[in-house]
Amino acid sequence: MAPPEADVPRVHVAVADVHVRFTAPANAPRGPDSTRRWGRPAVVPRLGNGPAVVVRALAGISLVARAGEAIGVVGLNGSGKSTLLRTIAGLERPARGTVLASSAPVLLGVNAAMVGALTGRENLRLGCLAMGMSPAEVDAAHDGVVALAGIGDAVDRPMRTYSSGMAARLRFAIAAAAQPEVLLIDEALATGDAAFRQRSTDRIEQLRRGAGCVFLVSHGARTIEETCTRAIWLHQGRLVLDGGAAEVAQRYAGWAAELSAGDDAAAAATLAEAFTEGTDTVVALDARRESA
Ligand SMILES: Nc1ncnc2c1ncn2[C@@H]1O[C@H](COP(=O)(O)OP(=O)(O)OP(=O)(O)O)[C@@H](O)[C@H]1O
Repeated sequence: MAPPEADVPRVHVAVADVHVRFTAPANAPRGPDSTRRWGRPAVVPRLGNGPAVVVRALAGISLVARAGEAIGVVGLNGSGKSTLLRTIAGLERPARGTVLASSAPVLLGVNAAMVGALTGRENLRLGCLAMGMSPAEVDAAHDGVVALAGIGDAVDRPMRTYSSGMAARLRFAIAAAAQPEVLLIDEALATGDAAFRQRSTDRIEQLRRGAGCVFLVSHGARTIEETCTRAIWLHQGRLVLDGGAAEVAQRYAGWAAELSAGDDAAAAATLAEAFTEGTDTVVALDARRESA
């Protein structure tokens, strides 16, 4: 029997049959051969006006994310993970389908405006203010952000002097400071050392327990298992599997291992089996009731 409605955690994100397409230049060869390929010299592609292909980055994704969930997103390069996060953040416009969010999602690294010439500390203030925190809230959060980033004296150096890992750590700490209802993290934790990974895992857990909802793109099955309550597996813009973090991460890792071992038949069977289990999510939106 379904639990009474009051017991069901609040919906923070609803994604209903979302399709996102990009237009990219077709890979037309340059030089004498290209005139043959496109028939006449006049149609040789120039300055980006040549033939184009449509990339279906997301092809009918549906899911609901509720308060208290940390959702890992796994998939091969180019499977649509970043596009899904950018679409939830409102940065990509779906060709079809709908995305609803309970409040403005914070996509790590985008919402926090970082300026290379300013110090980490100055960027901390700027980033927090850009996410809508008041100056008093920024003051109150300051020490916690510096401690979470854990970049030592570098916090007073210009950000353009940071390594990519140091910048990623500061961005994560700033984004988490706003205690967003919906936090979207795209691989930022991959660059951290073990101590930072532990601190960031704890921070995500804290946000989740405070009724937030976190999406985490990661290629590390272990990171997903340790950090998330649930995971989704994307392949060529489609949702393969949506379930418990450990199960989805392990099945994805098993499939990836079959692929890298060149066992195409086993990989195809694993993918087909996962698809048949995980493609029946239907999200019916009723925005008036804030539920799906
Ligand atoms: N701005 C764009 N213009 C054209 N194609 C794009 C654009 N952004 C993404 N794509 C294409 O959309 C598909 C999905 O890309 P996306 O970045 O979402 O994949 P991903 O799973 O995040 O990959 P990765 O693990 O490498 O970060 C890819 O085929 C990519 O080439």
